[in-house]
This record gives sequence, structure tokens and C-alpha cells, in this order.
Amino acid sequence: MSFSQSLWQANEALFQSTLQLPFNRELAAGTLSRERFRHYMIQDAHYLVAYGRALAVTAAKSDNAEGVVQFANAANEAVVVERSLHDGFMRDFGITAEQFAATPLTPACQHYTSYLVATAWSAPYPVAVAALLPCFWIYAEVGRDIHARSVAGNPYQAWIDTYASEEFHALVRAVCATVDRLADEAAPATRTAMHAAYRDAARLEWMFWDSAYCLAQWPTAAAELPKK
Ligand SMILES: Cc1ncc(C[n+]2csc(CCO)c2C)c(N)n1
Repeated sequence: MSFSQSLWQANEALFQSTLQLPFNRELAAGTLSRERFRHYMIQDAHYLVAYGRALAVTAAKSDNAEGVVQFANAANEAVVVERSLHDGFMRDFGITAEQFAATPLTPACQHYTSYLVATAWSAPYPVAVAALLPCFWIYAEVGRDIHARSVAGNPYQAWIDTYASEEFHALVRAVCATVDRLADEAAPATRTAMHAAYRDAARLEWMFWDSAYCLAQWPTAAAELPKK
């Protein structure tokens, strides 16, 4: 079994639970509230920029030119996707630039983005890449599942279609190939750290969808309102 397959297998139960999250079930059924989708989109726009930063730092750490190109291109792509969210889905779903700017990162989004950026800066290259993998891989597989289950006339169909591109799945295979090569060359302790980084990020993917469904805020939100 390849190393990337061992990562997948170790986190299979968590993946099955991710597929069953109410956010993903309702997205596929077309019954997700607009409010929850809007919440998700705003947080995802925040996420994409941070993810782009983590990719760029990881690109700089690569042990070969191929990795620089692979992760720098992905960093570029993350910011391109973030911009297209603003010009496309955010406009369609009635989120203004002011609303976006006034909405801070939720605890789950802040946790995930801080984790990725900190890991990219502080961990060895193979561990940084392992932390980035769930974003590509779990998202692609969740997308495949939602795409297959989506109902006719789904109001989120345009969004769901963004998951389906073959280009996206090719990207996942390329990152898995990099992870497999790095794991082959790594010491056992590094491989253990790669497993831990993948698991942490996979949990945070789960939490990201759950947080959007719960319309999560900081628990201090009420305490931060000015006193009348
Ligand atoms: C929480 C969250 N996780 C994963 C993705 C998917 N994603 C974000 S950037 C990128 C690669 C392009 O560089 C991919 C696949 C997302 N949008 N939001």
C-alpha cells in the first residue's frame, strides 16, 4: 500500500462521517439554507487566502524545482479561486464587499488557517505537504460524492459543478505522488509526523463544514457588543 493510501485508510471513518455531515447532505439535496451557504462562502474566502500563503511557504521549502512549481501554482490557484468567489457566488448570494470585510474568521476557520500557516513555517517540508493534503483530497472526494447525489434543479448546482473537474482530481493525484515520494525518503519519525499532520488537517476539514452548518460565532460575540 502506498503511504498516501495508508493516510486515507487511517482516516476512513472520519471521512465517512464527513460525508454524512448535515452541511454536505443538505448541499447535495439542495435543502441547505442560504444563510448557511453564505456563512460557508465567507469563511472559505478567508480560508483560501491563508491556504495560498501556506502553499507558498511550502513551495519555498521544496527539495526540488518540481515542488516549487507544484505548490506555487497551487498557491496562485487558491487566490484565483478566492477572487472568483467574490465576483461570482458572493454576488449571486447577496454578500457585499462590506459584509465580507466586516465578518471575522470563525474559531474553526482561524484554527485551521493558523494551523496550516504555522505548520508550513515550522515543520519539515514532508510534514508541511502532509498537512496540506486533506484540503485537496478530502474536498475532492466529498465533492465527488455530493456531485453524484445532487438532485435535479439543485440551487447549488453551479457550486457543486466546481468540484467535478478532472483537472482537480489530477491535482490530487499529483500531491499524493509527492507525499509518497517524500514518505519513501523520510525517517520513521517524519512519517509519523506526516500521519499526525494529515489527521489534524482532516479533522479541521470536518470542523470547517460543521462550523458553517452551526453558523458558528466566537462564544464571546455577545460580550463584545458595546454596552448601551
Ligand atoms: C475548507 C476548504 N477546504 C478545501 C478547499 C478546497 N481547495 C481550496 S484551495 C484548493 C487547491 C487550489 O489551490 C482546494 C482544492 C476549500 N475550498 N475549502
